[in-house]
Amino acid sequence: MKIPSVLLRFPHCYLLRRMYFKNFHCTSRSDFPCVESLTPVRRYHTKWMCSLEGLKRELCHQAVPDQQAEGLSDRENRLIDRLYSGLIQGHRACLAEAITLVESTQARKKKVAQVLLQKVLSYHREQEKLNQGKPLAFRVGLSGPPGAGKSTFIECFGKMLTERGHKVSVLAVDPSSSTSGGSLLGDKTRMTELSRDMNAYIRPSPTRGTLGGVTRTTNEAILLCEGGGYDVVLVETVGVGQSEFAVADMVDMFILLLPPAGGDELQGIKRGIIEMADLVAINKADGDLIVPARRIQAEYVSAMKLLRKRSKVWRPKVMRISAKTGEGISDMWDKMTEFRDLVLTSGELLAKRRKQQKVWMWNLIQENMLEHFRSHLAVKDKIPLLEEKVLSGVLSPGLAADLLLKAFKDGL
Ligand SMILES: Nc1nc2c(ncn2[C@@H]2O[C@H](COP(=O)(O)OP(=O)(O)OP(=O)(O)O)[C@@H](O)[C@H]2O)c(=O)[nH]1
Repeated sequence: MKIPSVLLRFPHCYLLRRMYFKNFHCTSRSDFPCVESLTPVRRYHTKWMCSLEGLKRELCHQAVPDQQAEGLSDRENRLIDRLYSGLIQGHRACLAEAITLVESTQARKKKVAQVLLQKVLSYHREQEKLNQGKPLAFRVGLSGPPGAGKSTFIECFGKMLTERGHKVSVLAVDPSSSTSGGSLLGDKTRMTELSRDMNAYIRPSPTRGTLGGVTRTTNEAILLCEGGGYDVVLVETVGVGQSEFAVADMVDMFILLLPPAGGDELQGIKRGIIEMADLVAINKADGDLIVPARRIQAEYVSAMKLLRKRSKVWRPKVMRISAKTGEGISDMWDKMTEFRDLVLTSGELLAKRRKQQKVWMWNLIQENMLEHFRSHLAVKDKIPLLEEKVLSGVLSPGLAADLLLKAFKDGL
C-alpha cells in the first residue's frame, strides 16, 4: 500500500492529511514499513521527519478501528462519527445514545458499538498523554445495603462536586433490573436535584441479570462518560449481591456506605465486601443517631485493623457523615482526593487499571464462551437430560461436565 508521494513531500500539511485519511485505509501493521523505508529520504528535513512521526502515530491509532470498521455500512459509519463527535463535545444526548448502543445485545449494533468504543479509547489515550499520563476521570464505586442513604448521599455529594466545577456521572448498577422490569437504582426520582443539574448525568446500567452483563455494560459506559468529559464517575450498586464485587473490580476507589446499625441489621452485607472497601462511611450521623454512628465507627475501625493490607500507601478509613445535613461530605471528598493522589503517585492506580483491563477481557471471554457452549448444537439438547441425571444422583457432576465438554469439543 502506497502513501501518495505528495503527502510524503508535505506530510505536515493538514489538508493533505485530511484527504489522505479520508481515502486511505490502513489495514495492518505491515503497512507501516512503507512509511519507515521512505523516511531516510527526507532525513535532512527535521520538520518533515517530525511530521512523518506524527503520521505514523495517526496510522497506528487508525489501524485498530479501521480493521473493525470494515464491513460497516455508510449509515453505520455516519452514526459512529456523529456519536463520537457529539460525545467528545460533551452533548448529553449523544452520550445517552452511545450508552444505549453499547448496551445492545444485537450482533450488528454490538459491532458498531465496539468501533465507537475503540475511537473513544484512542481519544482517551491522546488526552491522557496531554494530561501527563494522569487518568481523565476518578472512578468511584459506591455500595451499601438498601436504605443506607445512597441516593441521599449521591444527591448531596454530586451537588457539592458540580458546584466546585466538576462534571459528575452516576451509573447505577442494578442486577435485579431484569426481574423487576426496570432499574430501581437509576430511577431519577431518587436524585431529583442532581438529575436536573447540567453538569451531572445519571444513568441506570441494565445488566440483564448477569454478572457478565454488569462487567460489560458498566465498564463500557464508564469509558463513554469519561470521553464525554465527566471527571468523576460514580458507580452505585446495592451491596447485597455479587454485583458490588464486579464493581469493585472496575473502579479506582471503592466506598461502602453503611447505616449506623449493628451486625444483625447488616446481615445482607457480605463480609468480603468490607475487605474491598478503601473507605467506609457511616451515614446518618445526625440527631439521635450520632451516638450509634460513633459506636459503629469505632467497631469498624478496630475490625479493619485486622484486615490484610491491600495498598502500600493507603489504609482504609472509617468516617462518619450525614447525607441529610451534608456534614462530613466535604471531608470525605478530601480523603478521596488524598487517596487518588497517593495511589497515582505511587503507580498503584495505573497498575490497578491495567490489571482491571485484563480481568475485564477474561470476564467477557468467559461470558461469551459459556453462552456459545450452552447454545452449541452438539450440547444444547444434551444439557437438560444430563442436568436431570445429576439432580437425581445417577451421574456425578464431574462426569456430566466431562460428557458435555467432550460433545462440545467433538462438535467443533
Ligand atoms: N437521619 C438521616 N436520614 C437519612 C440520611 N441519609 C438518608 N436518610 C434517610 O434514609 C432513608 C433511605 O435513604 P435513601 O437515600 O433512599 O437510601 P438508599 O440507600 O438509596 O436506599 P435504596 O434506594 O432502597 O437502595 C430515607 O428516608 C432518607 O431520608 C442521613 O444522613 N440522616
